[in-house]
Amino acid sequence: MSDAWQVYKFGGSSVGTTGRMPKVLELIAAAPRPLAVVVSALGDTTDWLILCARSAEEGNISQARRELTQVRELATATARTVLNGQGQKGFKHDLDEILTPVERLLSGIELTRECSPRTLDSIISVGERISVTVLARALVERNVPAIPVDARDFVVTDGTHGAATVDKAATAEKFAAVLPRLAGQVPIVTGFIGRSREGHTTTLGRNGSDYTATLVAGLLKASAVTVWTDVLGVMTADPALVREASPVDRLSYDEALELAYFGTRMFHPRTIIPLRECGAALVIRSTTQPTAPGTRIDATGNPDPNRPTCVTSLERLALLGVQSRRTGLSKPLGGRILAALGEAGVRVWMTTESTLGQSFSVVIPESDMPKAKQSISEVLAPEIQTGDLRIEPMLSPVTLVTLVGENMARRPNVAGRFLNSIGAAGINVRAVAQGASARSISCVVDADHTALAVRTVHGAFNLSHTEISVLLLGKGVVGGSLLKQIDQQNKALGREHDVQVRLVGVGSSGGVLFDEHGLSTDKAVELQKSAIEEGKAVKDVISLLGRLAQLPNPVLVDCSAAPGMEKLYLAAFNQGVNVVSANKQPLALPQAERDGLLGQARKHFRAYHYETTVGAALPVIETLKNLVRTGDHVITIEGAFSGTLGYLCDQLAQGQPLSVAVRTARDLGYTEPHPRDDLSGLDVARKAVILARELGLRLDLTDVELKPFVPESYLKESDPEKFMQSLTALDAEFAQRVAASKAQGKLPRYLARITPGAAGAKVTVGPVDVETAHPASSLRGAEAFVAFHTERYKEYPMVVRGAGAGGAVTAAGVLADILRLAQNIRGRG
Ligand SMILES: NC(=O)C1=CN([C@@H]2O[C@H](COP(=O)(O)OP(=O)(O)OC[C@H]3O[C@@H](n4cnc5c(N)ncnc54)[C@H](OP(=O)(O)O)[C@@H]3O)[C@@H](O)[C@H]2O)C=CC1
Ligand SMILES: N[C@@H](CC=O)C(=O)O
Repeated sequence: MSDAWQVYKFGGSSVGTTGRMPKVLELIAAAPRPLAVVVSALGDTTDWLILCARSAEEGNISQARRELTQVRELATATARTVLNGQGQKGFKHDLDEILTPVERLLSGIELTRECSPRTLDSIISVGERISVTVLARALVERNVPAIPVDARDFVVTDGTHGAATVDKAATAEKFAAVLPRLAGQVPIVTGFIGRSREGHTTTLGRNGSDYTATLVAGLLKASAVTVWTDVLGVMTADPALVREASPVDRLSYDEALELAYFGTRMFHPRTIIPLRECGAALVIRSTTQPTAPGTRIDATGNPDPNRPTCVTSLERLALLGVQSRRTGLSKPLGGRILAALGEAGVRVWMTTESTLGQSFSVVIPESDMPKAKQSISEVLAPEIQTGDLRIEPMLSPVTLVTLVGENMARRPNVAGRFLNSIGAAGINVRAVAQGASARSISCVVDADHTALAVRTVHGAFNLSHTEISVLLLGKGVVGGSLLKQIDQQNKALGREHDVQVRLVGVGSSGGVLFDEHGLSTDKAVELQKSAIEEGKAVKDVISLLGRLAQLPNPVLVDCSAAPGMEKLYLAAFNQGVNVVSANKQPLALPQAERDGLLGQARKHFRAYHYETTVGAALPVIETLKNLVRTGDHVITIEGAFSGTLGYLCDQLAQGQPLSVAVRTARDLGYTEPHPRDDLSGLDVARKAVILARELGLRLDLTDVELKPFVPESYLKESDPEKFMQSLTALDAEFAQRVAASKAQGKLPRYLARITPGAAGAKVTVGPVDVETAHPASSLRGAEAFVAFHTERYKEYPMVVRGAGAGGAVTAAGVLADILRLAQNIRGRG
């Protein structure tokens, strides 16, 4: 066992709740030795002491006494839980000794109606003295050799009351005199307080007890300071914003400093700096879960070079910018602005300057906006009057979002990914800064986007899974299979790809059940049904888009065959929502409308993925896009694009009556909701138009030369059931047709052909009897095939072939489209 000192520090939350004190005693008793303990005041004692001083100052002495009674009562209640009768008596005596002078001070304040900073320090210092007294007594009762130590006996400070600065040399000298009486004991030291050279009690300001702990660690050459608190450690993000935030196991001193600057309230920079100097580690652990490892801050930090540590957010800020209208300013802007703000006492959280110094922005607390504007206007008055400089309208409230990581400078594209992920979430970045340390990168976003920005960055850097928030429309053959696949795959997606698909809404023609907290994929369908029955489903899907847009990586997934969905998609793109769709109709709209839709997606940087609209999950569209992008020249695209019609041809060839085959195809989930859309050839025509347009051809559905699979007269029936029944009248005719084809050594197929030409595209869709040598003759079941004849694939066309319809395959294609969103955000699969 090492003989290096350990320092434990217990904050107000650890010692303030009466039930927690026994845990503190246990931790101290079990701690390695030699050990020094630094404690804060019990619970809210310091706040109550400040209040009672203020009440006395206002002349309300009875209120002041009531507040002081709260202090006494908490101390007495705490003593009751950890001291025996004798101990409680002794403690009452100590407490009287500590609080009687306070009562006198309060009377004095009431008389003079003035509480000087020096008097206030004397009053609030009693909080730590009380906690040290009760803790030391309780430890001695448990045979732990503890000794109360008043830090005023060795912590020497200047006379800045409320935020005193420690004189390290004088402190070390005094401590040397105190040290011998600590031998073999566990010193229980008051945090937060010291004494000025003139002998007055002082306090060390925010996080003062942590500072005392690091000071004591330095004086004792301790190997570590453990701060016991009520959280599990430094979290990867504020858990109130990111549910999946988790404790960071290791941080370097420099990362911790960066976090302290950028918003963590867990430690102050001046706590870290002395530790970095003396090499002691800072460990943050939870008194409620003492076996959890917490966060260790030391010189090494996280040995994994690929892992940033945390995303922080500082809220209630304002962005103030000054713009020069002239080139070559005689006096640089930045220095003057910062000096003016410094003089006005305005804290500056971030600055950015344009490359040539023509504009300068600062991020300041929102509450300081008037002060900041006034001071800057004064210092820049001459140039503002001549019109050379202009103060831009201030932007508030804004939030400073910062990603911190020790190894950022050594990794490429951290800034790119940081900004890209925020941009991909549709968030406007107002300003960006990356410091010379390259240990952090910050950006300013509108306050409304705080949670979304923090969650997005958190996910994009693998600090948690990237969440994709899905609103699914359609829970039929494809939508239903999709829900099952999400349910089955989500665990593996999280484990192996750091991605989670979160279902936040399910809809059908009856309306949408929406819950931003997430719906369970196996219960969603039932819940949505009940919501419709109870009149709770939302009919107007557009009204939900704003809520969806606030969630991480929002995507509207259209697994319906409903017409008019383009309006919804446009609204989605406008509001920052991505679209994944198996619905062909919006892509087969008249050319200008279809182009408008894609243009809107591009304009808003939203994704619109629709791979499953041709050939279900077969990689048809992406393959064609790649041919086009790489400059190949397409001569013809030919194929059997319909799984249903492929299936019917195959079944007819095997002797099945048409009407039976159609019903089976529908039961197998191959057909459109109304099989008429397949048998009319419309579905194939839509697919042909979708592909032709990917080639850059301009055409509409009306340009397609279409011969339906069944006679026109059968296609008027709008009821799917009646339509299928009507087909029995065609059974004999189709059986004859097939027999005739076979007699010629051919097989019936339903094919499409797209041929670009100088005079425009020729697109034909219709039944064809194919020779056995034709690639379509070997198709079985719901197989589809698409052959690309191109300049590069002239001799042997590129062929994509496989199941072209069905719930499971199509849903898999839709899920793959959804997951592409995550790949784009994370820059990996
Ligand atoms: N099946 C397949 O093999 C393939 C299908 N597709 C396409 O996928 C889409 C879905 O097909 P599929 O699952 O077979 O069809 P289904 O008929 O099985 O399901 C359609 C679903 O959409 C819902 N719906 C209808 N209107 C709306 C609306 N206005 N808003 C929200 N939901 C609505 C229906 O609800 P309700 O029951 O209330 O009407 C139903 O849940 C179609 O566009 C199809 O072209 C693409 C490739 C392959
Ligand atoms: N009904 C369609 C489904 C896929 O797009 C087909 O049969 O091909």
